[in-house]
Amino acid sequence: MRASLIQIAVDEGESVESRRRRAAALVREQAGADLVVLPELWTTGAFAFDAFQAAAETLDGPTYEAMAKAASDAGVWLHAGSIPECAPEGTVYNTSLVISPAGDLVASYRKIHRFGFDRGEAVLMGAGREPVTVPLPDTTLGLATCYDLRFPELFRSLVDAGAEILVVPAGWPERRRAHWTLLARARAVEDQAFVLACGTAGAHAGVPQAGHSIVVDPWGEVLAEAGHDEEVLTVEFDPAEVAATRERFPALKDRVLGLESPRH
Ligand SMILES: NC(=O)CCC(=O)C(=O)O
Repeated sequence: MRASLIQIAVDEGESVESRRRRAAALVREQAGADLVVLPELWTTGAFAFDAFQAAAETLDGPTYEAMAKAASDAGVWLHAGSIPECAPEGTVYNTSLVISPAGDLVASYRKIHRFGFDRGEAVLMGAGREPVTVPLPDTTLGLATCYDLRFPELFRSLVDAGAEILVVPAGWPERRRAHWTLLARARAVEDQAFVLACGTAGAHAGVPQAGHSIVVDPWGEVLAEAGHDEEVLTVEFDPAEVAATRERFPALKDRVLGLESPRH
């Protein structure tokens, strides 16, 4: 499988429309890849809280339209990152879209763990409730978004549902870059799965972004890592390595579920 992670720059000086056009062009340039991934909230920026409401769109809105056309022109599976989704009842969610090479929306995932504690996304957006996996022709994707990376139980539920490639679009800040790399590797090792984690470059709302999109194999080895600036990170790997790793080192089979409560 050939995957391209588009670490697009999200800077305040550029309009949403301009970035959408650039993202579509970058997706088209990935013709020949099997899977293309964009980051979290790349239309507005993950920390541009003031922009979420105005930029919120429906699942069939302008970002889906532009990305569906780009995916079908390039003939790729596209994880189009996430958008501020305006749901029919008016709640805004941080929602990821997966689009087939025919341009169909095959899955959407509303971010479950909202970042910000008592501000930002945590108060402005609704929380998703449903983990989502996406079957591709030869493997299965498990979807998570940015702050979700800190919650291993979500990833275990994706693995239990058959996920072999954990795709994590993000808008991760530079000041916690060490956590990003560590957590991406931890999720890959403990779940014996590929992790494709695609962040943004640039700076918005006073928050410099980490970049450093990363692809980790089921043994925890880093297959590729981007730098700090806008970049397309391309990597080739064999999804069959997941089954081979789980067979060779069957730690997942040793899980003990339903533990009793700790004794005091
Ligand atoms: N957009 C996010 O979810 C940011 C997460 C983050 O900064 C962190 O977990 O640290």
